Amino acid sequence: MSDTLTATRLDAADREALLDSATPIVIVGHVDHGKSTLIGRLLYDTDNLQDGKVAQIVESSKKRGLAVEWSFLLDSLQIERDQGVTVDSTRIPFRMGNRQFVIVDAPGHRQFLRNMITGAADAEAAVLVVDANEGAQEQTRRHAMLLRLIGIRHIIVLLNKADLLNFDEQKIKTVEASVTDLLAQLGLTPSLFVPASARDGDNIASRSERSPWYTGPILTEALAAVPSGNTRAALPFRMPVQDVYRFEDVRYVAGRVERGVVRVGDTLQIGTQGSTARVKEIARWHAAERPEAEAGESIALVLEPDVIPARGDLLFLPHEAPEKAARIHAHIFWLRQEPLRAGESFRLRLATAEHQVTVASIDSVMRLDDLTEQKAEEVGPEGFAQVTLVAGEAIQFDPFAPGTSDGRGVLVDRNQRIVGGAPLLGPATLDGKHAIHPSGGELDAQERARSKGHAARVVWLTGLSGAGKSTIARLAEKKLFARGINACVLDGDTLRMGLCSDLGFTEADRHENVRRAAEVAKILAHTGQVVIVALISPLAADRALARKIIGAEFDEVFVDTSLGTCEQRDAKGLYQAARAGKIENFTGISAPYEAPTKPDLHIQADKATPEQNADALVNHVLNAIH
Ligand SMILES: Nc1ncnc2c1ncn2[C@@H]1O[C@H](COP(=O)(O)OS(=O)(=O)O)[C@@H](OP(=O)(O)O)[C@H]1O
Ligand SMILES: Nc1ncnc2c1ncn2[C@@H]1O[C@H](COP(=O)(O)OP(=O)(O)O)[C@@H](O)[C@H]1O
Repeated sequence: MSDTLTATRLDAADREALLDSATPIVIVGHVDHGKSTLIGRLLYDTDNLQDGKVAQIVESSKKRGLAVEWSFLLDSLQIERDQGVTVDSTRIPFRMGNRQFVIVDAPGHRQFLRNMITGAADAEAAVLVVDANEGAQEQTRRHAMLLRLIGIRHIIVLLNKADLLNFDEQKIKTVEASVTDLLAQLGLTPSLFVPASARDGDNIASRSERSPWYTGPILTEALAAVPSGNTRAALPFRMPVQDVYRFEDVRYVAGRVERGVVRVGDTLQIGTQGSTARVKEIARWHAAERPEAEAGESIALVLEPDVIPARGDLLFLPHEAPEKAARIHAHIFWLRQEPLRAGESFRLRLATAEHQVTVASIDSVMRLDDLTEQKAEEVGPEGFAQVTLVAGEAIQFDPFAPGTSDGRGVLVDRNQRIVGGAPLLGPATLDGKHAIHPSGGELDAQERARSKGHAARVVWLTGLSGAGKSTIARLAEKKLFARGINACVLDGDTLRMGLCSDLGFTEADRHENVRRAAEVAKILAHTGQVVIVALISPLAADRALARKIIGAEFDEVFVDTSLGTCEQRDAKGLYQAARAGKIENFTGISAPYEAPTKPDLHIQADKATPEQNADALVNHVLNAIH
């Protein structure tokens, strides 16, 4: 088995580590200009297929004087990958000397474009393959646009099939000049032009005798010269939270350091929550302990105090905060067959975060034939445009910068399909002509508070089934109403009759249940109401998500009744059924309940009457809203 294929059989963690240290290279080019041939040739010539059966086929066809169809080689690698041998079908690792590279590739044109805006987003360098005989073609332009869009800094232009021009210096220089012009229109400057024949191996891994006039680096030399330097480590620290989990009573905040360096003892700010915490420990898997971690490393932080960030929260040093904006100017590459129009809403995936965004306006669209920016009502498939995105909440981000993962967003539709790439360029200013203001009308919170005589609030009651959440919520609602306060209750049982009737009690369903309740509570709070949410919401991370969605108006209220008491009450007979194994995942019996460690209000509900408990809640609300 060849090195390449063996490399694909590494276990996931080793493979990740290998890919982490590898320099990603993207190879692009118009169809038939020789991309697959080049990849096959490159793998062979750099001895990355030495023991493989594929290599044997190559050898024997060469011995017999038969031409090797290098692109078949790629197809045979593809077959291996389709059989599910690899974790990721789009990355072909290869080694040159002691340096690791990885070619970012995909089987079809469309997948390729997708990978360009997702998998390849971190590519350091690109090889743009141009048929020297045909010159730049339509896809050459499109791919060059993509290179600009994802900010690849090193572009090596391989003038392939130069043998068809007999490696004639004059003719090759003419093509070179026209490709230079094209790239210049896009603000791209290629680092190098290599006259080559991928099929015959000229100037790929060995210097061609057919182009004595060419003294520049051949392709492998040029690749070896691509800086692998981790320049991201010098930038301000950013770690998007991937996951938060508990292990032996310690909470770990896991993620990949995208930029900068973090050290034990640093004080970090947690996303838009605004809270800060100190780094107590930096944990790693299969790696020696070190008191600091830098860009590219996947780590888990233990924070002090034990705050609970949500997935998607950005961690940073308070004096190096990222941009924060709800209106964002973005470049977009559109993938969906159906054109994009202003007013459409999507989820913007940004590192580990997801935000609901609406395309407020299409500001300009790039015309591919002359590369000029034009006004247009829509963006067609594979089109490029500048747009203004509007989010329901402020998004924290670093504007797009070449060579980093900054600001690289992907738009996904309701079915989680990627419909476009959207590098975020920076906050967009309001100029009055935009169609959509999803931030919820122009009445601000203060105006509403003035007219209602009180501010809005969301009090989020969490506790076991039967703890008394609904009882306390309903009583408090009445009491608040009697005081002229606009209050309403969002109760788990009620929500599950309608809005959440498609959800059960798995962790994922409860997470979704909490998310929906939080989104509804947020809308109601924006109308100025006091919203009392009564939901078991058993997991701390889900409640942290609710806090994140709702923001500063959120209070966590722990309705604390012992499991024994709840089970004794068993008003709905559910505990008995759960004990009898008739209900799965029942909170407190067969599913966890993580009690809040620092609730904003702690009601020891089984130590007082329902009336007294409701009064405690009412007093808390009154303090918060006046
Ligand atoms: N498996 C299981 N676990 C917990 N609860 C269950 C389950 N199956 C049904 N029920 C009934 O559903 C009510 C809880 O719904 P919630 O929406 O509050 O739950 S959660 O926040 O999504 O965990 C809960 O109502 P309350 O007793 O008012 O809390 C139960 O009556
Ligand atoms: N001190 C108390 N506080 C709240 N509820 C109580 C109390 N003592 C008894 N109960 C009863 O316990 C049951 C709690 O049910 P419920 O409010 O539906 O809880 P949850 O919504 O948390 O599942 C109700 O029948 C309620 O009358």
